[in-house]
Amino acid sequence: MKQLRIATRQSALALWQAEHVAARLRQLHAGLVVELVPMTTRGDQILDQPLSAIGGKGLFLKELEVAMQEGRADIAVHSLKDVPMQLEAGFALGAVLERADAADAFVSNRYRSLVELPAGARVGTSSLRRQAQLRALRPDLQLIDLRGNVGTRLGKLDAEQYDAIVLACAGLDRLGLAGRIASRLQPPDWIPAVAQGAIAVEYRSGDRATLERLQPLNDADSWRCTAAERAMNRRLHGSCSVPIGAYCLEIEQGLLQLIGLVGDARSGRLLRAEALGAVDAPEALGEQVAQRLLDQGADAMLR
Ligand SMILES: NCc1[nH]cc(CCC(=O)O)c1CC(=O)O
Repeated sequence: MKQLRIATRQSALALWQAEHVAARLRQLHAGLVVELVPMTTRGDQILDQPLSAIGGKGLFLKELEVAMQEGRADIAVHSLKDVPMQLEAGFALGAVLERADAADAFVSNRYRSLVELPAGARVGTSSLRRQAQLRALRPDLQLIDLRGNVGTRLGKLDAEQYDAIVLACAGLDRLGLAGRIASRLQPPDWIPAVAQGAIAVEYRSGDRATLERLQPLNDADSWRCTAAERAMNRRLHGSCSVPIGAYCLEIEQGLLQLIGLVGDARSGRLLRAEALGAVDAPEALGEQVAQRLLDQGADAMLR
């Protein structure tokens, strides 16, 4: 019996994403038995601290990689946003699925957009990137930490601990919660996290049979755009827990545009840079935009 086991976290969003990949694989490969292997990671256990304080890198991956290493799973499905810029030795990305909306969501039960919020309103987010951009646009707001999975965060908003919260549109869309989105915070005015909205599949790098099964899931455009964003972040030594954003788009046939952002969550100072590059060299484009940010003093801002 041909079998493929998918290591996944147990949050509703992670399970949705793993089920989505499982369904695509079953459809592509008749006779392949695809099963989920749900597990808990350190990132799921430590909920009382912002990710930036626990030191970010790979918090949501480790246990899944151990399962692959020990042969309890063949692949792992992740939000690419949570995947470190440098994977652990022995692992690689086999596919990046077609990207969903990369935008952030402004979610509130009372206000329709950021500009409508009254002075001093309480906004929940633990992301330093979101905090920096909120500060830049609305220095008067009270920014309050907010962690936990999507359901937990919405629950805290509904309990009136916050006037509004910011999270990723992709997660809400996937969970059938798009109705909760009051407005979408979009590029170029608002820059999402590197690779936000993209689902990635990780596998053991030597496992050619598995890679062959994954390849039809790959979306070339999403792969290239997220590669450019990740190359920028790698050059800046970033992860998903630092105040860095990026958004890459194929603006015309063969031409990528990458916008990069580095911010300071406390002061709301933002650095922005952008460049155009060929679709066949996304990493070079990422490095070029990183260099432009470094030339403006990004290094000092990130220390
Ligand atoms: N760090 C948590 C995380 N990782 C991926 C998503 C959303 C889905 C995606 O970006 O693909 C979220 C939740 C959020 O930021 O609101």
